[in-house]
Amino acid sequence: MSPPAIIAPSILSADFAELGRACSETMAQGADWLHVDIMDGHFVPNMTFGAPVVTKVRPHVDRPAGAYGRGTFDCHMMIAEPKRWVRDFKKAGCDLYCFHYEAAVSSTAADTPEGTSSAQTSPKELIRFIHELGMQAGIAIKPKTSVDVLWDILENPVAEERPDMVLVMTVEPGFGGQSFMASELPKVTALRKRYPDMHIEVDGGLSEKTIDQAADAGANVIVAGSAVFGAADPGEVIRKLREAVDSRRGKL
Ligand SMILES: O=C(CO)[C@H](O)[C@H](O)COP(=O)(O)O
Repeated sequence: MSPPAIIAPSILSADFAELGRACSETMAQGADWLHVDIMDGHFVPNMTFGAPVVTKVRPHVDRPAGAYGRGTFDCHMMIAEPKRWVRDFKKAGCDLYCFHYEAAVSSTAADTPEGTSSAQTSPKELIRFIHELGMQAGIAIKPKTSVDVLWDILENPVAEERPDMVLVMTVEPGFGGQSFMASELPKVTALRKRYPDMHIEVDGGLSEKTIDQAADAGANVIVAGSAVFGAADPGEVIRKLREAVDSRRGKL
């Protein structure tokens, strides 16, 4: 059976001037995790914030110990140098460090005269490093990236080098409020077929209108920014998203 629904409101759509309060309110409204979008203006054409802000926001969320517990800080690292920031985000209170496959394998860093820089790392090495620091590891793919790049990483016999979650982007990363790309769902279906127990996250354009398609494909971790933070009753939206996913459990 697929894992239960995890609803992770994206704080990208929250009022940044009131971020701590927005996080604690969202948790009180029924969120499971908080999805924290970190953008560097290089990997994506937008910037948000870094580890110092996460450090300040973290105490506003009551978090019981244990992986994937309520209040997990699910940090979606839309950054060009994912290896560089692992330690800082661990210190800041990140629980799940989800990096982009495309950033990890980017060859630009290796093209420098000095050779390999700290920016370059293999996904397997990066996952191991994240695990060594005591965080869960996620790997994300953009819409233009084939799901086929993940099989080798997921089938690694070395457990420490396997991700705990795959994030399938259902918009081009960079901005909230974009339209859901149903064209990405076959990736979710293929992942769920091979990995019935794995956390599969979808991010971008998720709402009451699009959740059924994502749930049918097998996604269980649902990121929603504008649909939750823009709602008159965010708790009701969270409840409906959860119900859509949990009603498919055992039927996929
Ligand atoms: O990663 C993201 C953008 O890159 C956001 O998490 C995502 O777009 C959520 O916003 P919305 O639910 O409004 O689409």
